[in-house]
Amino acid sequence: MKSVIELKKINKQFKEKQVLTDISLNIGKGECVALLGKNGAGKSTLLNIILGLFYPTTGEIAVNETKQDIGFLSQKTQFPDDVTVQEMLDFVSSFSSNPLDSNEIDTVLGFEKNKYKQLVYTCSGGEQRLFDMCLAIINRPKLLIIDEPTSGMDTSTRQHFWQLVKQLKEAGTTIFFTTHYIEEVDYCADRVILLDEGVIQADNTPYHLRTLNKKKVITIEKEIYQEFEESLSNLIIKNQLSITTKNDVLVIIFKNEQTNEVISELLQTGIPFDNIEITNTSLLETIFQSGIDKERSEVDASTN
Ligand SMILES: Nc1ncnc2c1ncn2[C@@H]1O[C@H](COP(=O)(O)OP(=O)(O)OP(=O)(O)O)[C@@H](O)[C@H]1O
Repeated sequence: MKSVIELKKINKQFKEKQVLTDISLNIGKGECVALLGKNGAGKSTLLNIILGLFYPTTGEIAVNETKQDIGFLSQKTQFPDDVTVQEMLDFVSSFSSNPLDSNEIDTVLGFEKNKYKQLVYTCSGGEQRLFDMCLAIINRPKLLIIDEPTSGMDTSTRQHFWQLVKQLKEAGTTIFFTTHYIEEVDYCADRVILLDEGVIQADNTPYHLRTLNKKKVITIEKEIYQEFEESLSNLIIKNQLSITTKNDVLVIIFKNEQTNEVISELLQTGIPFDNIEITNTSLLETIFQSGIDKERSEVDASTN
């Protein structure tokens, strides 16, 4: 497969801070690759380096598409406050030799006719995000780089958005994206790259990543736990299980290999199984959880 992006031993420092360390990766033509990592892992920095917006401190980059064939949706959507939707579309289209036509734009945006006369900044956050995506693909890019594309979109806009990405993928577009939503990886990524503190920790299919670091999570209401505290404490200490409390529930986490032993001992405590929940977790879920927590704290901050 011909490589569209080739990175060799990319390092990036901001002053003394090492943000990316020895990043080497290839993205092939037509691949759809998700880049995941906790806040501050270096995802946007890596995208900016690929786009030529930041220089790496050391390392080699090759992007085998011309600038005209690259589309980019940045993490933050920002528009001037005196431009209408139509004016912005006309302006951005004027840089392309074969821009999307008005029917194609209608399909991407799903806006009513009146919306085109509206000032862009007065559109809702989700509409602006979708509009920003429309501008990113107006030149029919062969390589599309999108950074947390669906933040601020409601569920139906998000579904519409990924349907659009799926169509672009089917048409052969190479796509590299970051996200904090696990279902978005499942929806269209062929490959997932996990970045942790600027280092690639895994680069594999979503299915394979779900098998890494598999754990079981038992959630028990505190009241029930208190009733069976003695036998549950013995079980936890004996098997060296990790335990945390969250609101009104107690969460016990253990390795997948311990499942049979822990469950059979749990049965012996006499705890009613209809009062507890047992779920699976993996490295992929752990990474996503940090993203979800970030989004929650942003929502909390904006509503306080
Ligand atoms: N221009 C800059 N100058 C100095 N430090 C920077 C700059 N850009 C990014 N950083 C730092 O680099 C680190 C990685 O930031 P980056 O934005 O790449 O992370 P991220 O993985 O995209 O995070 P998030 O998921 O929160 O968007 C952070 O510690 C950030 O503060």
